Amino acid sequence: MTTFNELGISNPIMKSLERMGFEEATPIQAETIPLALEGNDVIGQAQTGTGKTAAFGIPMIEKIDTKLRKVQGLVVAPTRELAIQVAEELNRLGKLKGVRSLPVYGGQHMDRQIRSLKDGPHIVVATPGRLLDHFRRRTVRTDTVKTVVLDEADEMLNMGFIDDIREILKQVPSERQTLLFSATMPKEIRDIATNLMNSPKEVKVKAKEMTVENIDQHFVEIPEKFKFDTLTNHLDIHNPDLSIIFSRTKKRVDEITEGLQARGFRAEGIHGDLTQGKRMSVLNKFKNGRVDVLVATDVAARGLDISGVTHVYNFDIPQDPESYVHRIGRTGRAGRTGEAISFITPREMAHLRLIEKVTKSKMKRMVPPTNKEARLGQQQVTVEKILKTIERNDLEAYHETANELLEEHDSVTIVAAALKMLTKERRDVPVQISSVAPISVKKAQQEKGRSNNKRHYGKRGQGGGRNQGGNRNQGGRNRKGNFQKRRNRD
Ligand SMILES: Nc1ncnc2c1ncn2[C@@H]1O[C@H](COP(=O)(O)OP(=O)(O)OP(=O)(O)O)[C@@H](O)[C@H]1O
Ligand SMILES: [Mg+2]
Repeated sequence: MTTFNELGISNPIMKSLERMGFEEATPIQAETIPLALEGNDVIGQAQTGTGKTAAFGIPMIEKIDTKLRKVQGLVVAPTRELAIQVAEELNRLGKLKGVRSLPVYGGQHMDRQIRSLKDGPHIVVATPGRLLDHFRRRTVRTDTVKTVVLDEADEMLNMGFIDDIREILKQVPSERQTLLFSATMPKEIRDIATNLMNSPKEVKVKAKEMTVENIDQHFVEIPEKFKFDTLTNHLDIHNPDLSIIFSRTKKRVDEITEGLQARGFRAEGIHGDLTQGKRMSVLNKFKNGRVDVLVATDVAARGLDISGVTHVYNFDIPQDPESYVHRIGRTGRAGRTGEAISFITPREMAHLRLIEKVTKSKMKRMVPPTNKEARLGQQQVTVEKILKTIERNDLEAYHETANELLEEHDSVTIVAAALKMLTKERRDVPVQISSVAPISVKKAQQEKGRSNNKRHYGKRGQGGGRNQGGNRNQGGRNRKGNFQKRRNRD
């Protein structure tokens, strides 16, 4: 156990940490903060939800000279929502020192952004494309930048973003400090990263598995056409607080969302084709519980920290093991527990084994629940509500009416009626989701494992819009697809 005090953190930041309720440093924070404070370049790898934001945020904020109202730190993140979230966390950490961070991303009005930049933020948190736009317009000046952070570094160094990242680093003074963080760092990507840095120190928090231990991982083997009914049965039985359903394509995200709404769930979808305003409003509704089920492409897989997500469903199994790690990592954060349930069609079983091998984790088989189990599951939710009400022990005012009812009907009938009234009505409307081809694993890939398979990455970068949920089997492997991916994502 390491206290923040032992890490040599200054007073104002210590006070902010106290306000935020951080009592001790997480392992990645304990290991990387001192190295970064000494001025080293750092590659930091630790599981999802273990506090990497503060691990790079604290040393970056320590280095800021608040008297200088110029950009001194840049954080680059792969999605707009993540840029906003990271800027919020940095603002909390830097508040008492007076360090201000500004998120800057595509889809936001340029004029308004330029005005905010004129206010002189110390740190700019940006998506790559928009940051380069500001470099070109000279609305973000790079000459005073001392620290550059690549959050979700492996994602951004994938082919789709690498040119932007190289360009960003080229424009920042070479004596800068560069910090790279992610929960996953495949060797090929780490090699690229090392070339962009100055003798980086590598910190990899030791863990048996790439995934977090406190996430219970399950899979359900299920033909494509039964996935949707299985999903709603699951939701009825498990009754998650908040859940995220990941699907492979934008079209399927829309269809699943509509289907869930038709069956009475408070669901909304998020993917790269929505306007920025819509993306933000969906996410905000989900954060404050007005939406319980978020249906998403991989655009929501990386970095998002939403408390109360108890279940992650892979409606479609992801192509990459890394993507699996990040998707399920939206639950089980900061020491909490979570459930991950992946739907696998029979032809995708080999792919499941590959994911297990790479992530060194095991998914337990789960039998698809029947409609009857789902019905009973829903009633169980009501039973729990009733039991809680009994526990509160304040039912005196209802006794007289209850006794009158009992004189006319037997108790089972009365309780059954109450259960019926209080239980969410199952709406068994038929829902059709258009099918996609199963993900196939090339034999060679299975045999070699993923660890030394370079081709995989070459292919990934050229695919059309992975994080938009584009079907990669059909994704255009051309420069246009590549461009499409970048433009959509920043
Ligand atoms: N030392 C700490 N004590 C308590 N909570 C912490 C601490 N550090 C971070 N947290 C909280 O833990 C949560 C997860 O942190 P964060 O989002 O930085 O994780 P991450 O490692 O970046 O995950 P991901 O790989 O998914 O991006 C956040 O809500 C954060 O505020
Ligand atoms: Mg993170």
